[in-house]
Amino acid sequence: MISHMKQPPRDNIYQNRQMPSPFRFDEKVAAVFPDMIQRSVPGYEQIINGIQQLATKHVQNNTNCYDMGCSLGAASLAMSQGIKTSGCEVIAVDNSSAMIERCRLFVESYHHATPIKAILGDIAEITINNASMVVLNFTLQFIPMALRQSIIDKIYNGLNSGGLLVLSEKIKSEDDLIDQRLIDLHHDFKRANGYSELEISQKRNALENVLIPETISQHKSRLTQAGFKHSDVWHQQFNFCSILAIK
Ligand SMILES: Nc1ncnc2c1ncn2[C@@H]1O[C@H](C[S@+](CC[C@H]([NH3+])C(=O)[O-])CC(=O)[O-])[C@@H](O)[C@H]1O
Ligand SMILES: O=C(O)C(=O)Cc1ccccc1
Repeated sequence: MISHMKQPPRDNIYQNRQMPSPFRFDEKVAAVFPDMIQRSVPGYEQIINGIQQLATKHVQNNTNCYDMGCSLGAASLAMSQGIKTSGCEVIAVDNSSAMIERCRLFVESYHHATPIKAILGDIAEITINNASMVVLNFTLQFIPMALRQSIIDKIYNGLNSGGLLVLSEKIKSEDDLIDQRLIDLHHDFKRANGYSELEISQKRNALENVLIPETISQHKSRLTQAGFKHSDVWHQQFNFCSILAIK
């Protein structure tokens, strides 16, 4: 669906040498986001397709679905298009006004049956209730470490029994040598998608201390701590993975 967009504007944010500054989800990033995420995150499209499939199979009548850190709403749209039951609502939350404004336009430009409500807000503050599906698609990695457990706890408490959490993250390997190899493979992926060495290194610096990856076992421990009895990886490519947890 993202790939159906006619000529999404190209991400050339880091093409020219610039003063180092931390990565932010501002208007410049929002304007090129479909191209940026597609060319930067291995497996992004497969994960979005998996979210749609899971919504088709598991979203129950008259329940809520949440897309936390929705950016332009690709996962919201995938859930809405996947849902075959009635009386549901998809709640899409992001704390970047540039993203949320574009999210409203983006989702309304595609056919979808289940309504999507786009909210400007912090995922640490929103209420989750009567949920049959919650998606954190590459968002937890941007949340301060000290807040991560309480967000997962809140999701667990807001899910109905049998409800799903899809948690996608850039990850760190337990093994330093393997970690280095996964990072190399990711950089090869970016190079193959047209990013230059300068773009790769400037973005890497901008993401330092902004995107903080954890290991799969750290994520699984946090899920267990929240109460999830079931969780495992359902998708991984290089250092990008997606975990499915079931209440
Ligand atoms: N505290 C916060 N509260 C709300 N939103 C936040 C917060 N912190 C960061 N964000 C938002 O989380 C999103 C992360 S991008 C998600 C992609 C999307 N899920 C996708 O399926 O296309 C991932 C990436 O770019 O790697 C951004 O839009 C931030 O503004
Ligand atoms: O581009 C990268 O190196 C990433 O790790 C993924 C990413 C994608 C979009 C915004 C921020 C990080």
